[in-house]
Amino acid sequence: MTVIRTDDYGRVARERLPADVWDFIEGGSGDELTLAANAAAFRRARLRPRVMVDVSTVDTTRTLLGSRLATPIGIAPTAYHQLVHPDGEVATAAGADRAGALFVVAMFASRTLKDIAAASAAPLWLQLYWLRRRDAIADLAERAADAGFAALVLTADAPRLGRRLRDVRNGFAVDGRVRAVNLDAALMAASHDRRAGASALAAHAAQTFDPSLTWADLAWLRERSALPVLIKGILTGEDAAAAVAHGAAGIIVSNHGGRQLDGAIAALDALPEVVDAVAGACPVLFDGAVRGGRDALVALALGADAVLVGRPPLWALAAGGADGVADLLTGLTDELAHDMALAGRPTLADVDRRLIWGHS
Ligand SMILES: Cc1cc2nc3c(=O)[nH]c(=O)nc-3n(C[C@H](O)[C@H](O)[C@H](O)COP(=O)(O)O)c2cc1C
Ligand SMILES: O=C(O)C(=O)c1ccccc1
Repeated sequence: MTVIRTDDYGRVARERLPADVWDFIEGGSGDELTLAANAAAFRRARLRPRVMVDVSTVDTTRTLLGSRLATPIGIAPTAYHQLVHPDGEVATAAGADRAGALFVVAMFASRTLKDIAAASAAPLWLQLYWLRRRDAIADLAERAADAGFAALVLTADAPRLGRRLRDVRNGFAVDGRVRAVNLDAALMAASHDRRAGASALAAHAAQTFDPSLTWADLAWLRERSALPVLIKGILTGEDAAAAVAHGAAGIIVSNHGGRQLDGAIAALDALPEVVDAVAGACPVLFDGAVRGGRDALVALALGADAVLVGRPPLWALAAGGADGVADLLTGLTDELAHDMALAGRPTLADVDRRLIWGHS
């Protein structure tokens, strides 16, 4: 199979991975309505290209929270990269580094923050879930700062895990050899216990995630870490305004790749109202069904400062390790630059709502 676009990595990965791991990655919650809506929203978007613009050079560089990136396309946090490649997040980081891309490392990463940081000179951020064990969060935030991570991302859309029926049917549990090594063993005990007709991840999350998280807790985290804190999982203007009011350093518009509330609106449909509510007060990032340069262009035009891809880096990691991840990200960035040229938008500053038909 010749890999020429993002979905090709998915086909290779599907052939290589155990069926239950593939289902864990691909699956959404419930009837997968939101998973489908994320992709459908991009398929509906139509562009208004401008002509007679000098596009002999196209610039995709972007500065985010003070860090300069070669591309506005980064990697969303996803747990347990060793499920798909023995080098796990270290290879992902090396791939992101080669592409000059942001990598948001998951709290449930399977390699240590130190080893991941050693593999990349590009910016790394650390994603956190709100755990009942508050000391584990504070400890991890401190180790992230020590390892040179540039920001924290608090995932706000997971007071409990969505009901992912594929995982329930498969009785899915993460292989015991793949561990969330940045969390202590007591916290992770029982997280690998396989039970027919149940998702071990959902059972573990029910025990360890703290569903009482509110805006007041953001202050607690901000007091304990000097790192900027972004909030991931925002889908409304109301919550975007609240995030800004409570000192969030950024917002990630996301429905968790259709894995949390099934029936939630497509992430792309939520983007304009969030951008309007934020009104430039902080960066707005986006994730959900970005699969090509055109998708990135559409989200950037609707006001995202950067976009993240979740499943594609896992496919690319499974298919080709660090090289696969680097090729995925440079390929997506090349597609973005190509479409910027054809749309008559040579810089990201030229990419605005007027590019999207019906939004101008
Ligand atoms: C296998 C998998 C694991 C994920 N793990 C996490 C996680 O640990 N923390 C988190 O905030 N989001 C997690 N997500 C959600 C992603 O960060 C992101 O929101 C989503 O995948 C973006 O959609 P996309 O896959 O369509 O690009 C995960 C998603 C997948 C597919
Ligand atoms: O967040 C997720 O989507 C996810 O699958 C997960 C589940 C448990 C722990 C970490 C991530």
